[in-house]
Amino acid sequence: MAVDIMSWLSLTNVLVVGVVSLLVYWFWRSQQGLKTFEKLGIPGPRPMYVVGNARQLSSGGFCDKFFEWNKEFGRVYGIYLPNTPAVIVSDLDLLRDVFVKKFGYFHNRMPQKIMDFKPWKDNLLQLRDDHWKYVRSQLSPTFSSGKLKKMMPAIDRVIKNLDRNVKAKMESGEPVELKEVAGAFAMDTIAGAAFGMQVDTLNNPKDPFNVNGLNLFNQNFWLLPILLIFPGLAPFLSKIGISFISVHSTNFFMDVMDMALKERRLDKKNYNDFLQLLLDGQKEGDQSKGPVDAEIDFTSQLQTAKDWNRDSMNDDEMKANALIFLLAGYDTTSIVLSFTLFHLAANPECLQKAQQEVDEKVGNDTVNYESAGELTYLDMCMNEAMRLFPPGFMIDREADEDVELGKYQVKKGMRMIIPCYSIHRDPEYWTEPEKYDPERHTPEAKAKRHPFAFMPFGFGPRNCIGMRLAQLEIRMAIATAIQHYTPVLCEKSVYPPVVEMPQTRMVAKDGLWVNFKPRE
Ligand code: HEM
Repeated sequence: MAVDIMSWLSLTNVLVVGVVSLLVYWFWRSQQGLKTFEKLGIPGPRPMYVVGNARQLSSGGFCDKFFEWNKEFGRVYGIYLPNTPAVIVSDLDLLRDVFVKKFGYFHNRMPQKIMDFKPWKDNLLQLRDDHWKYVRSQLSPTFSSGKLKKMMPAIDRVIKNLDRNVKAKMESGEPVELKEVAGAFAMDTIAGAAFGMQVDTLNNPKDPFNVNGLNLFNQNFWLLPILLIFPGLAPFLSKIGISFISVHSTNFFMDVMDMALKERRLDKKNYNDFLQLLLDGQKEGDQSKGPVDAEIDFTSQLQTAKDWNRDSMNDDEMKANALIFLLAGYDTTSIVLSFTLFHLAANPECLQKAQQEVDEKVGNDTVNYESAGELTYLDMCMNEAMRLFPPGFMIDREADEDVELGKYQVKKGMRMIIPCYSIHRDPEYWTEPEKYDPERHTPEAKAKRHPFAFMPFGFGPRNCIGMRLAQLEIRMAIATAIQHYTPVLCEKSVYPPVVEMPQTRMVAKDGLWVNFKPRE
Protein backbone atom coordinates (compact mmCIF):
# COMPACT_ATOMS: atom_id res chain seq x y z
CA MET A 1 0.00 0.00 0.00
CA ALA A 2 2.79 2.38 1.05
CA VAL A 3 4.56 1.60 -2.18
CA ASP A 4 1.37 2.33 -4.15
CA ILE A 5 0.94 5.73 -2.49
CA MET A 6 4.60 6.52 -3.15
CA SER A 7 4.34 5.57 -6.80
CA TRP A 8 1.05 7.49 -7.10
CA LEU A 9 2.69 10.52 -5.54
CA SER A 10 5.68 10.31 -7.82
CA LEU A 11 3.37 9.91 -10.84
CA THR A 12 1.43 13.00 -9.74
CA ASN A 13 4.71 14.84 -9.24
CA VAL A 14 5.91 13.90 -12.68
CA LEU A 15 2.62 15.06 -14.19
CA VAL A 16 2.60 18.35 -12.27
CA VAL A 17 6.23 19.05 -13.10
CA GLY A 18 5.52 18.17 -16.75
CA VAL A 19 2.50 20.46 -17.04
CA VAL A 20 4.24 23.32 -15.23
CA SER A 21 7.33 22.94 -17.46
CA LEU A 22 5.11 22.99 -20.57
CA LEU A 23 3.36 26.14 -19.32
CA VAL A 24 6.66 27.82 -18.51
CA TYR A 25 8.04 26.86 -21.92
CA TRP A 26 4.88 28.07 -23.69
CA PHE A 27 5.00 31.35 -21.74
CA TRP A 28 8.73 31.78 -22.47
CA ARG A 29 8.19 31.06 -26.20
CA SER A 30 5.32 33.53 -26.45
CA GLN A 31 7.38 36.18 -24.68
CA GLN A 32 10.28 35.61 -27.07
CA GLY A 33 7.79 35.99 -29.95
CA LEU A 34 6.70 39.34 -28.54
CA LYS A 35 10.20 40.68 -29.20
CA THR A 36 10.08 40.02 -32.97
CA PHE A 37 9.41 43.60 -34.04
CA GLU A 38 11.87 45.04 -31.57
CA LYS A 39 14.59 42.87 -33.16
CA LEU A 40 13.56 43.93 -36.68
CA GLY A 41 13.41 47.62 -35.80
CA ILE A 42 9.71 47.82 -36.67
CA PRO A 43 7.85 50.21 -34.32
CA GLY A 44 4.50 49.41 -32.75
CA PRO A 45 2.32 49.52 -29.62
CA ARG A 46 3.51 47.61 -26.58
CA PRO A 47 1.94 44.12 -26.46
CA MET A 48 0.37 42.66 -23.32
CA TYR A 49 1.22 39.21 -21.94
CA VAL A 50 -0.76 36.36 -23.53
CA VAL A 51 -3.17 38.57 -25.54
CA GLY A 52 -0.57 40.68 -27.38
CA ASN A 53 -2.37 43.70 -28.91
CA ALA A 54 -5.62 41.79 -29.59
CA ARG A 55 -7.46 43.34 -26.65
CA GLN A 56 -6.50 46.91 -27.55
CA LEU A 57 -7.63 46.25 -31.12
CA SER A 58 -11.03 44.80 -30.26
CA SER A 59 -11.82 47.20 -27.42
CA GLY A 60 -10.88 50.31 -29.43
CA GLY A 61 -12.79 49.22 -32.56
CA PHE A 62 -10.66 47.89 -35.42
CA CYS A 63 -10.82 51.00 -37.57
CA ASP A 64 -10.33 53.69 -34.92
CA LYS A 65 -7.39 51.84 -33.43
CA PHE A 66 -5.64 51.63 -36.80
CA PHE A 67 -6.09 55.41 -37.19
CA GLU A 68 -4.65 56.05 -33.78
CA TRP A 69 -1.65 53.73 -34.24
CA ASN A 70 -1.04 55.09 -37.71
CA LYS A 71 -0.61 58.58 -36.26
CA GLU A 72 1.64 57.34 -33.51
CA PHE A 73 3.87 54.84 -35.35
CA GLY A 74 3.67 55.78 -39.04
CA ARG A 75 2.69 53.80 -42.13
CA VAL A 76 4.45 50.56 -41.20
CA TYR A 77 4.20 49.14 -37.69
CA GLY A 78 3.85 45.81 -35.97
CA ILE A 79 1.26 44.32 -33.63
CA TYR A 80 0.77 40.85 -32.07
CA LEU A 81 -2.43 38.80 -32.54
CA PRO A 82 -2.30 37.43 -29.86
CA ASN A 83 1.36 36.38 -30.05
CA THR A 84 1.64 36.10 -33.84
CA PRO A 85 3.36 39.15 -35.32
CA ALA A 86 1.38 41.09 -37.95
CA VAL A 87 2.75 44.08 -39.87
CA ILE A 88 0.24 46.84 -40.56
CA VAL A 89 1.04 48.57 -43.87
CA SER A 90 -0.63 51.71 -45.19
CA ASP A 91 2.29 53.07 -47.23
CA LEU A 92 0.82 53.02 -50.74
CA ASP A 93 4.11 52.35 -52.57
CA LEU A 94 4.82 49.42 -50.31
CA LEU A 95 1.31 48.13 -50.98
CA ARG A 96 2.16 48.02 -54.66
CA ASP A 97 5.02 45.68 -53.67
CA VAL A 98 2.77 43.49 -51.53
CA PHE A 99 -0.11 43.20 -54.01
CA VAL A 100 1.72 43.23 -57.34
CA LYS A 101 5.51 43.56 -57.62
CA LYS A 102 6.38 41.02 -54.93
CA PHE A 103 3.18 39.00 -55.29
CA GLY A 104 5.29 35.83 -55.46
CA TYR A 105 6.12 36.38 -51.76
CA PHE A 106 2.64 37.49 -50.72
CA HIS A 107 0.16 35.25 -52.56
CA ASN A 108 -1.31 33.64 -49.44
CA ARG A 109 -3.68 35.01 -46.85
CA MET A 110 -3.22 34.30 -43.16
CA PRO A 111 -4.20 30.67 -42.47
CA GLN A 112 -7.94 30.55 -41.72
CA LYS A 113 -7.90 27.69 -39.27
CA ILE A 114 -11.49 28.50 -38.31
CA MET A 115 -12.68 27.06 -41.64
CA ASP A 116 -10.21 24.23 -41.80
CA PHE A 117 -12.78 21.48 -42.21
CA LYS A 118 -14.83 20.03 -45.04
CA PRO A 119 -16.56 21.41 -47.06
CA TRP A 120 -15.15 24.89 -46.34
CA LYS A 121 -11.47 24.11 -46.53
CA ASP A 122 -11.20 24.12 -50.34
CA ASN A 123 -12.62 27.62 -50.80
CA LEU A 124 -10.64 30.32 -52.60
CA LEU A 125 -10.51 32.65 -49.63
CA GLN A 126 -8.37 30.28 -47.66
CA LEU A 127 -6.65 28.04 -50.19
CA ARG A 128 -2.90 28.44 -50.36
CA ASP A 129 -0.02 28.23 -52.82
CA ASP A 130 -0.46 26.04 -55.88
CA HIS A 131 -3.81 24.69 -54.78
CA TRP A 132 -5.16 28.26 -54.68
CA LYS A 133 -3.55 29.08 -58.07
CA TYR A 134 -5.11 26.00 -59.62
CA VAL A 135 -8.65 26.64 -58.30
CA ARG A 136 -8.44 30.37 -59.08
CA SER A 137 -7.38 29.68 -62.67
CA GLN A 138 -10.30 27.25 -63.06
CA LEU A 139 -12.82 29.66 -61.49
CA SER A 140 -11.82 33.00 -63.03
CA PRO A 141 -13.41 32.26 -66.44
CA THR A 142 -16.70 31.58 -64.61
CA PHE A 143 -16.87 35.33 -63.87
CA SER A 144 -16.20 36.48 -67.45
CA SER A 145 -18.71 38.79 -69.17
CA GLY A 146 -20.00 35.89 -71.27
CA LYS A 147 -20.66 33.71 -68.23
CA LEU A 148 -22.15 36.58 -66.22
CA LYS A 149 -24.64 37.11 -69.02
CA LYS A 150 -25.72 33.50 -68.57
CA MET A 151 -26.66 34.31 -64.96
CA MET A 152 -28.81 37.26 -66.05
CA PRO A 153 -32.20 35.45 -66.10
CA ALA A 154 -31.77 34.63 -62.40
CA ILE A 155 -30.76 38.23 -61.61
CA ASP A 156 -33.62 39.63 -63.72
CA ARG A 157 -36.18 37.74 -61.70
CA VAL A 158 -34.75 39.13 -58.45
CA ILE A 159 -34.65 42.67 -59.89
CA LYS A 160 -38.38 42.48 -60.68
CA ASN A 161 -39.01 41.24 -57.17
CA LEU A 162 -37.01 44.14 -55.74
CA ASP A 163 -39.11 46.60 -57.76
CA ARG A 164 -42.31 45.05 -56.33
CA ASN A 165 -40.91 45.05 -52.81
CA VAL A 166 -39.83 48.72 -52.90
CA LYS A 167 -43.24 49.67 -54.30
CA ALA A 168 -45.01 47.77 -51.50
CA LYS A 169 -42.81 49.46 -48.90
CA MET A 170 -43.52 52.86 -50.42
CA GLU A 171 -47.28 52.27 -50.48
CA SER A 172 -47.25 51.20 -46.86
CA GLY A 173 -45.83 54.64 -45.98
CA GLU A 174 -43.62 53.01 -43.33
CA PRO A 175 -39.88 53.85 -43.12
CA VAL A 176 -37.65 51.21 -44.67
CA GLU A 177 -34.44 49.79 -43.20
CA LEU A 178 -32.25 49.52 -46.29
CA LYS A 179 -30.04 46.72 -45.02
CA GLU A 180 -33.15 44.55 -44.72
CA VAL A 181 -34.19 45.20 -48.34
CA ALA A 182 -30.63 44.95 -49.65
CA GLY A 183 -29.98 41.78 -47.63
CA ALA A 184 -33.09 40.16 -49.11
CA PHE A 185 -31.98 41.19 -52.60
CA ALA A 186 -28.47 39.78 -52.10
CA MET A 187 -29.80 36.52 -50.65
CA ASP A 188 -32.31 36.02 -53.49
CA THR A 189 -29.62 36.79 -56.09
CA ILE A 190 -27.24 34.24 -54.61
CA ALA A 191 -30.00 31.64 -54.35
CA GLY A 192 -30.82 32.16 -58.05
CA ALA A 193 -27.43 32.92 -59.59
CA ALA A 194 -25.40 30.41 -57.59
CA PHE A 195 -27.78 27.55 -56.79
CA GLY A 196 -30.67 27.96 -59.28
CA MET A 197 -33.23 28.33 -56.47
CA GLN A 198 -36.11 30.80 -56.43
CA VAL A 199 -36.39 32.54 -53.08
CA ASP A 200 -38.33 35.67 -52.03
CA THR A 201 -36.68 36.50 -48.73
CA LEU A 202 -38.51 39.74 -47.93
CA ASN A 203 -41.92 38.13 -48.20
CA ASN A 204 -40.86 34.74 -46.95
CA PRO A 205 -38.06 35.29 -44.44
CA LYS A 206 -38.54 31.76 -43.06
CA ASP A 207 -37.44 30.15 -46.31
CA PRO A 208 -34.81 27.58 -45.24
CA PHE A 209 -32.34 29.03 -47.74
CA ASN A 210 -32.55 32.43 -46.02
CA VAL A 211 -32.62 31.05 -42.46
CA ASN A 212 -29.55 28.88 -43.05
CA GLY A 213 -27.80 31.53 -45.15
CA LEU A 214 -28.13 34.08 -42.34
CA ASN A 215 -27.13 31.49 -39.80
CA LEU A 216 -23.75 31.17 -41.49
CA PHE A 217 -23.10 34.73 -40.34
CA ASN A 218 -24.09 34.07 -36.72
CA GLN A 219 -20.60 32.91 -36.03
CA ASN A 220 -19.39 31.51 -32.74
CA PHE A 221 -17.03 34.31 -31.80
CA TRP A 222 -16.34 32.78 -28.40
CA LEU A 223 -14.39 30.06 -30.27
CA LEU A 224 -12.01 32.55 -31.92
CA PRO A 225 -9.53 32.95 -29.05
CA ILE A 226 -9.46 29.18 -28.50
CA LEU A 227 -8.81 28.50 -32.20
CA LEU A 228 -6.22 31.26 -32.36
CA ILE A 229 -4.24 29.57 -29.61
CA PHE A 230 -4.99 25.95 -30.68
CA PRO A 231 -5.66 26.20 -34.44
CA GLY A 232 -5.36 22.43 -34.98
CA LEU A 233 -8.61 21.86 -33.02
CA ALA A 234 -10.95 23.13 -35.79
CA PRO A 235 -11.38 19.88 -37.79
CA PHE A 236 -11.93 17.81 -34.61
CA LEU A 237 -14.46 20.21 -33.07
CA SER A 238 -16.41 20.43 -36.34
CA LYS A 239 -16.91 16.65 -36.17
CA ILE A 240 -18.81 17.05 -32.90
CA GLY A 241 -20.83 19.96 -34.24
CA ILE A 242 -18.77 22.80 -32.71
CA SER A 243 -17.31 25.25 -35.16
CA PHE A 244 -16.91 28.95 -35.88
CA ILE A 245 -19.44 28.60 -38.72
CA SER A 246 -22.68 26.69 -38.11
CA VAL A 247 -22.20 23.01 -38.97
CA HIS A 248 -25.98 22.57 -39.17
CA SER A 249 -26.40 25.29 -41.82
CA THR A 250 -23.30 24.16 -43.69
CA ASN A 251 -24.90 20.71 -43.91
CA PHE A 252 -28.11 22.26 -45.21
CA PHE A 253 -26.23 23.78 -48.17
CA MET A 254 -24.25 20.59 -48.70
CA ASP A 255 -27.53 18.64 -49.00
CA VAL A 256 -28.90 21.26 -51.43
CA MET A 257 -25.77 20.94 -53.59
CA ASP A 258 -25.53 17.15 -53.40
CA MET A 259 -29.14 16.89 -54.53
CA ALA A 260 -28.70 19.47 -57.30
CA LEU A 261 -25.51 17.83 -58.60
CA LYS A 262 -27.15 14.40 -58.60
CA GLU A 263 -30.23 15.66 -60.45
CA ARG A 264 -28.26 17.68 -62.95
CA ARG A 265 -25.94 14.80 -63.77
CA LEU A 266 -29.01 12.75 -64.66
CA ASP A 267 -31.24 15.22 -66.51
CA LYS A 268 -30.31 17.35 -69.47
CA LYS A 269 -32.20 20.55 -68.50
CA ASN A 270 -30.55 23.85 -69.23
CA TYR A 271 -29.64 25.62 -65.97
CA ASN A 272 -27.98 29.02 -65.96
CA ASP A 273 -26.29 29.36 -62.63
CA PHE A 274 -22.86 29.18 -61.04
CA LEU A 275 -23.29 25.55 -59.99
CA GLN A 276 -24.10 24.58 -63.57
CA LEU A 277 -21.10 26.53 -64.89
CA LEU A 278 -18.91 24.56 -62.49
CA LEU A 279 -20.52 21.30 -63.54
CA ASP A 280 -20.08 22.14 -67.23
CA GLY A 281 -16.45 23.00 -66.47
CA GLN A 282 -16.00 19.53 -64.98
CA LYS A 283 -17.27 17.97 -68.21
CA GLU A 284 -15.32 20.24 -70.51
CA GLY A 285 -12.03 19.88 -68.61
CA ASP A 286 -9.36 22.52 -67.95
CA GLN A 287 -11.10 25.91 -67.74
CA SER A 288 -8.00 28.00 -67.20
CA LYS A 289 -7.70 28.91 -70.87
CA GLY A 290 -11.24 30.37 -71.08
CA PRO A 291 -11.74 34.13 -71.61
CA VAL A 292 -11.53 36.23 -68.44
CA ASP A 293 -12.23 39.93 -67.83
CA ALA A 294 -9.09 42.04 -67.41
CA GLU A 295 -9.76 43.04 -63.78
CA ILE A 296 -9.62 39.46 -62.56
CA ASP A 297 -7.33 37.92 -65.19
CA PHE A 298 -3.83 37.25 -63.92
CA THR A 299 -3.27 34.04 -65.86
CA SER A 300 0.47 34.49 -66.20
CA GLN A 301 0.85 34.60 -62.41
CA LEU A 302 -1.29 31.55 -61.80
CA GLN A 303 1.10 28.99 -63.27
CA THR A 304 1.12 26.04 -60.93
CA ALA A 305 3.53 23.27 -60.16
CA LYS A 306 3.17 20.01 -62.12
CA ASP A 307 1.03 18.36 -59.43
CA TRP A 308 -1.77 20.82 -60.15
CA ASN A 309 -2.55 19.96 -63.74
CA ARG A 310 -5.76 18.05 -63.08
CA ASP A 311 -8.27 18.39 -65.90
CA SER A 312 -11.01 19.85 -63.74
CA MET A 313 -11.99 20.66 -60.18
CA ASN A 314 -13.30 17.84 -58.01
CA ASP A 315 -16.70 17.91 -56.26
CA ASP A 316 -15.22 19.13 -52.95
CA GLU A 317 -13.64 22.14 -54.65
CA MET A 318 -16.85 22.89 -56.54
CA LYS A 319 -19.02 22.75 -53.43
CA ALA A 320 -16.60 24.77 -51.29
CA ASN A 321 -16.57 27.54 -53.88
CA ALA A 322 -20.31 27.58 -54.45
CA LEU A 323 -20.59 28.02 -50.67
CA ILE A 324 -18.08 30.86 -50.68
CA PHE A 325 -20.35 32.65 -53.14
CA LEU A 326 -22.70 32.97 -50.19
CA LEU A 327 -20.13 33.81 -47.53
CA ALA A 328 -18.10 36.29 -49.61
CA GLY A 329 -20.95 37.66 -51.71
CA TYR A 330 -23.96 38.12 -49.43
CA ASP A 331 -22.90 40.59 -46.77
CA THR A 332 -20.51 42.55 -49.00
CA THR A 333 -23.13 43.11 -51.71
CA SER A 334 -25.90 44.07 -49.30
CA ILE A 335 -23.60 46.48 -47.41
CA VAL A 336 -22.59 48.34 -50.57
CA LEU A 337 -26.13 48.41 -51.94
CA SER A 338 -27.66 49.71 -48.71
CA PHE A 339 -24.92 52.26 -47.93
CA THR A 340 -25.05 53.63 -51.50
CA LEU A 341 -28.83 54.07 -51.44
CA PHE A 342 -28.62 55.69 -48.02
CA HIS A 343 -25.98 58.18 -49.16
CA LEU A 344 -28.05 59.00 -52.23
CA ALA A 345 -31.05 59.69 -49.99
CA ALA A 346 -28.89 61.98 -47.85
CA ASN A 347 -27.37 63.79 -50.86
CA PRO A 348 -30.30 64.80 -53.08
CA GLU A 349 -28.07 66.54 -55.65
CA CYS A 350 -26.20 63.24 -56.25
CA LEU A 351 -29.48 61.34 -56.32
CA GLN A 352 -30.88 63.71 -58.91
CA LYS A 353 -27.84 63.21 -61.16
CA ALA A 354 -28.07 59.44 -60.75
CA GLN A 355 -31.79 59.46 -61.57
CA GLN A 356 -31.14 61.61 -64.62
CA GLU A 357 -28.55 59.09 -65.81
CA VAL A 358 -30.98 56.21 -65.29
CA ASP A 359 -33.68 58.14 -67.23
CA GLU A 360 -31.28 58.66 -70.12
CA LYS A 361 -29.70 55.20 -70.27
CA VAL A 362 -32.53 52.94 -69.09
CA GLY A 363 -35.68 55.02 -69.58
CA ASN A 364 -38.78 53.07 -68.65
CA ASP A 365 -37.30 49.69 -69.57
CA THR A 366 -36.10 47.13 -67.07
CA VAL A 367 -32.39 47.64 -66.52
CA ASN A 368 -30.34 44.89 -68.18
CA TYR A 369 -26.71 43.81 -68.59
CA GLU A 370 -25.99 46.35 -71.35
CA SER A 371 -27.75 49.39 -69.84
CA ALA A 372 -26.27 48.66 -66.39
CA GLY A 373 -22.80 48.86 -67.96
CA GLU A 374 -23.50 52.44 -69.08
CA LEU A 375 -24.39 53.78 -65.62
CA THR A 376 -21.04 55.43 -64.95
CA TYR A 377 -22.26 58.07 -62.50
CA LEU A 378 -24.04 55.42 -60.47
CA ASP A 379 -20.77 53.55 -60.40
CA MET A 380 -19.06 56.63 -58.95
CA CYS A 381 -21.77 56.87 -56.26
CA MET A 382 -21.22 53.21 -55.40
CA ASN A 383 -17.44 53.66 -55.26
CA GLU A 384 -17.80 56.61 -52.92
CA ALA A 385 -19.99 54.56 -50.57
CA MET A 386 -17.34 51.80 -50.67
CA ARG A 387 -14.61 54.33 -49.94
CA LEU A 388 -16.36 55.41 -46.76
CA PHE A 389 -17.69 51.99 -45.78
CA PRO A 390 -15.61 49.24 -47.41
CA PRO A 391 -17.07 45.82 -46.47
CA GLY A 392 -13.56 44.37 -46.61
CA PHE A 393 -12.25 46.95 -44.18
CA MET A 394 -8.95 45.13 -43.84
CA ILE A 395 -7.16 42.81 -46.22
CA ASP A 396 -4.45 40.40 -45.23
CA ARG A 397 -1.49 38.55 -46.68
CA GLU A 398 1.26 36.29 -45.37
CA ALA A 399 4.94 36.38 -46.33
CA ASP A 400 5.99 33.15 -48.03
CA GLU A 401 9.73 33.80 -47.56
CA ASP A 402 11.96 36.32 -45.81
CA VAL A 403 11.57 39.44 -47.94
CA GLU A 404 12.49 43.12 -47.93
CA LEU A 405 9.64 45.56 -47.73
CA GLY A 406 11.00 49.09 -48.10
CA LYS A 407 13.57 49.52 -45.36
CA TYR A 408 12.19 46.61 -43.32
CA GLN A 409 12.88 42.88 -43.30
CA VAL A 410 9.70 40.83 -43.19
CA LYS A 411 10.17 37.25 -42.02
CA LYS A 412 8.70 34.12 -43.56
CA GLY A 413 5.25 33.37 -42.12
CA MET A 414 4.74 36.94 -40.91
CA ARG A 415 1.28 38.38 -41.48
CA MET A 416 0.52 41.67 -43.22
CA ILE A 417 -2.67 43.62 -42.55
CA ILE A 418 -3.78 46.36 -44.92
CA PRO A 419 -6.21 48.67 -43.09
CA CYS A 420 -8.41 49.72 -46.05
CA TYR A 421 -10.89 51.64 -43.92
CA SER A 422 -8.25 54.00 -42.56
CA ILE A 423 -6.49 54.32 -45.96
CA HIS A 424 -9.84 55.25 -47.55
CA ARG A 425 -10.27 58.06 -45.01
CA ASP A 426 -6.67 59.19 -44.74
CA PRO A 427 -6.52 63.03 -45.03
CA GLU A 428 -3.15 62.74 -46.74
CA TYR A 429 -4.76 60.85 -49.62
CA TRP A 430 -8.25 62.40 -49.60
CA THR A 431 -9.36 66.02 -49.10
CA GLU A 432 -12.29 66.30 -46.67
CA PRO A 433 -12.24 62.52 -46.28
CA GLU A 434 -15.49 62.33 -44.30
CA LYS A 435 -17.51 64.01 -47.07
CA TYR A 436 -19.56 61.90 -49.52
CA ASP A 437 -18.44 63.11 -52.92
CA PRO A 438 -18.82 60.80 -55.96
CA GLU A 439 -16.79 63.24 -58.09
CA ARG A 440 -13.65 61.76 -56.53
CA HIS A 441 -14.14 58.81 -58.86
CA THR A 442 -14.18 60.54 -62.26
CA PRO A 443 -11.48 59.17 -64.62
CA GLU A 444 -9.57 62.49 -64.24
CA ALA A 445 -9.63 62.37 -60.43
CA LYS A 446 -8.59 58.71 -60.50
CA ALA A 447 -5.64 59.47 -62.77
CA LYS A 448 -4.39 62.07 -60.28
CA ARG A 449 -4.38 59.92 -57.17
CA HIS A 450 -2.32 56.91 -56.12
CA PRO A 451 -4.11 53.77 -57.38
CA PHE A 452 -3.64 52.06 -54.03
CA ALA A 453 -5.52 54.78 -52.11
CA PHE A 454 -8.79 53.03 -53.07
CA MET A 455 -9.08 49.25 -52.97
CA PRO A 456 -12.54 48.04 -52.01
CA PHE A 457 -11.96 44.80 -53.95
CA GLY A 458 -8.29 44.37 -53.07
CA PHE A 459 -5.59 44.34 -55.74
CA GLY A 460 -3.51 42.03 -57.89
CA PRO A 461 -3.92 38.35 -58.70
CA ARG A 462 -5.63 37.66 -55.37
CA ASN A 463 -8.25 40.40 -55.70
CA CYS A 464 -12.01 39.81 -55.46
CA ILE A 465 -13.02 37.28 -58.08
CA GLY A 466 -16.69 38.30 -57.71
CA MET A 467 -16.05 42.02 -58.36
CA ARG A 468 -17.72 42.20 -61.79
CA LEU A 469 -20.75 40.28 -60.64
CA ALA A 470 -21.10 42.45 -57.52
CA GLN A 471 -20.79 45.69 -59.50
CA LEU A 472 -23.34 44.48 -62.01
CA GLU A 473 -25.98 43.38 -59.53
CA ILE A 474 -25.58 46.47 -57.31
CA ARG A 475 -25.86 48.83 -60.30
CA MET A 476 -28.96 46.98 -61.47
CA ALA A 477 -30.55 47.05 -58.02
CA ILE A 478 -29.93 50.77 -57.42
CA ALA A 479 -31.08 51.71 -60.91
CA THR A 480 -34.29 49.77 -60.26
CA ALA A 481 -34.82 51.36 -56.85
CA ILE A 482 -34.39 54.95 -58.06
CA GLN A 483 -35.97 54.58 -61.51
CA HIS A 484 -39.54 55.10 -60.24
CA TYR A 485 -38.98 55.92 -56.56
CA THR A 486 -37.00 58.50 -54.60
CA PRO A 487 -35.38 57.50 -51.29
CA VAL A 488 -35.43 60.35 -48.74
CA LEU A 489 -34.19 60.59 -45.18
CA CYS A 490 -36.85 60.19 -42.49
CA GLU A 491 -37.20 60.77 -38.74
CA LYS A 492 -35.41 57.53 -37.95
CA SER A 493 -32.39 58.27 -40.19
CA VAL A 494 -29.02 58.88 -38.55
CA TYR A 495 -26.67 60.50 -41.07
CA PRO A 496 -23.75 60.10 -41.41
CA PRO A 497 -24.08 56.48 -40.33
CA VAL A 498 -22.02 55.30 -37.40
CA VAL A 499 -20.59 51.85 -37.90
CA GLU A 500 -20.23 49.36 -35.17
CA MET A 501 -17.75 46.59 -35.61
CA PRO A 502 -18.09 44.38 -32.60
CA GLN A 503 -17.02 41.48 -34.75
CA THR A 504 -16.01 41.52 -38.34
CA ARG A 505 -18.96 43.05 -40.19
CA MET A 506 -19.74 46.60 -41.20
CA VAL A 507 -23.06 47.34 -39.48
CA ALA A 508 -24.71 50.79 -39.14
CA LYS A 509 -25.42 51.14 -35.44
CA ASP A 510 -28.75 52.94 -35.92
CA GLY A 511 -29.76 51.19 -39.13
CA LEU A 512 -30.10 52.84 -42.53
CA TRP A 513 -33.65 54.18 -42.48
CA VAL A 514 -35.32 55.98 -45.39
CA ASN A 515 -38.74 56.61 -46.85
CA PHE A 516 -39.46 55.87 -50.50
CA LYS A 517 -41.57 58.41 -52.41
CA PRO A 518 -42.95 58.12 -55.94
CA ARG A 519 -40.91 60.12 -58.45
CA GLU A 520 -42.54 63.26 -59.71
C1 HEM B 1 -19.44 44.75 -53.26
C2 HEM B 1 -19.23 43.49 -53.03
C3 HEM B 1 -17.89 42.89 -52.70
C4 HEM B 1 -16.80 43.45 -52.10
C5 HEM B 1 -16.65 44.88 -51.61
C6 HEM B 1 -15.79 42.43 -52.01
C7 HEM B 1 -14.52 42.62 -51.47
C8 HEM B 1 -13.53 41.66 -51.47
C9 HEM B 1 -12.20 41.87 -50.95
C10 HEM B 1 -11.68 43.15 -50.32
C11 HEM B 1 -11.51 40.72 -51.12
C12 HEM B 1 -10.06 40.47 -50.72
C13 HEM B 1 -9.18 40.85 -51.90
C14 HEM B 1 -7.70 40.76 -51.63
O1 HEM B 1 -7.31 40.03 -50.72
O2 HEM B 1 -6.92 41.44 -52.34
C15 HEM B 1 -12.40 39.76 -51.74
C16 HEM B 1 -12.05 38.46 -52.08
C17 HEM B 1 -12.95 37.55 -52.57
N1 HEM B 1 -14.26 37.78 -52.93
FE1 HEM B 1 -15.23 39.53 -52.86
N2 HEM B 1 -16.28 41.27 -52.54
C18 HEM B 1 -17.56 41.50 -52.98
C19 HEM B 1 -18.40 40.60 -53.60
C20 HEM B 1 -18.11 39.30 -53.89
C21 HEM B 1 -19.00 38.37 -54.54
C22 HEM B 1 -20.41 38.69 -55.07
C23 HEM B 1 -18.38 37.19 -54.59
C24 HEM B 1 -18.98 35.96 -55.18
C25 HEM B 1 -18.43 35.05 -55.74
C26 HEM B 1 -17.05 37.36 -53.97
C27 HEM B 1 -16.08 36.39 -53.83
C28 HEM B 1 -14.81 36.60 -53.37
C29 HEM B 1 -13.81 35.55 -53.28
C30 HEM B 1 -14.02 34.08 -53.63
C31 HEM B 1 -12.64 36.15 -52.81
C32 HEM B 1 -11.30 35.46 -52.59
C33 HEM B 1 -10.49 35.53 -53.90
C34 HEM B 1 -9.16 34.79 -53.87
O3 HEM B 1 -8.60 34.63 -52.80
O4 HEM B 1 -8.70 34.37 -54.94
N3 HEM B 1 -16.94 38.67 -53.57
N4 HEM B 1 -13.63 40.37 -51.95
